[in-house]
Amino acid sequence: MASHYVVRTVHRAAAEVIEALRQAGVATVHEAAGRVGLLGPDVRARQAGAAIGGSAITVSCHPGDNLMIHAAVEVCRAGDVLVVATTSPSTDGMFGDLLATSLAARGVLGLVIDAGVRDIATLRGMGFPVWSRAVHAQGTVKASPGSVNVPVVVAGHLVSPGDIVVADDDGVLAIPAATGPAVAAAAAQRLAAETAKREQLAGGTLGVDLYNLRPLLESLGVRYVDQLP
Ligand SMILES: O=C([O-])CC(=O)C(=O)O
Ligand SMILES: [Mg+2]
Repeated sequence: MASHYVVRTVHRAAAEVIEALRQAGVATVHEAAGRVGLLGPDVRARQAGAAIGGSAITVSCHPGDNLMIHAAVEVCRAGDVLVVATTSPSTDGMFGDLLATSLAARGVLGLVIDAGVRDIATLRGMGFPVWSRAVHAQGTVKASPGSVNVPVVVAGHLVSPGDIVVADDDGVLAIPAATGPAVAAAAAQRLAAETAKREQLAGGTLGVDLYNLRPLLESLGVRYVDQLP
């Protein structure tokens, strides 16, 4: 029989590093990290305007079975993000407002799930943000073993317990906790550079001039004409 575990100890990143990455946002952190860490676009925000950063508590569930989500709640702490995968593809609604209420009571910031959620109106109303592959009312059972705090693959990306998870309207990103300080420093540099660029673009400077793209366009054979020849 396969081994299943609920691992209690998770090495989390420093709160100030996580907060800096949350404020920078998914797109900036993705760039600052070297274009790594993104989950695929099929796991997407189910509300507008939520932006969270936290430590991953990972869950591996049998499809159509949310037993291990219930088991995971106990090992969550304030500032965590629950990250759920299934061992084969599933869009069943394995998470809803009752589980969200339980997680919120422990200070969990949100859910990232490579499966379905339901009770979405209530989830939005209570302000518990979710990023999911589907919204589907399909009910699930509590019958099969799985694991908590083992590495899982979510929307094509490997997420390990304690990874820094940043999620907003652009999607979800997870990077190893140890890389957090360096990525936060690179993100701060990027944000400063973008502030300067934003001012120039607002003043009417064109991107082709700001980024010196005219020589590139010419070298690529792009010709400016008044009418098609
Ligand atoms: O109970 C379930 O199976 C999932 C759900 O709808 C909830 O958490 O509210
Ligand atoms: Mg429900």
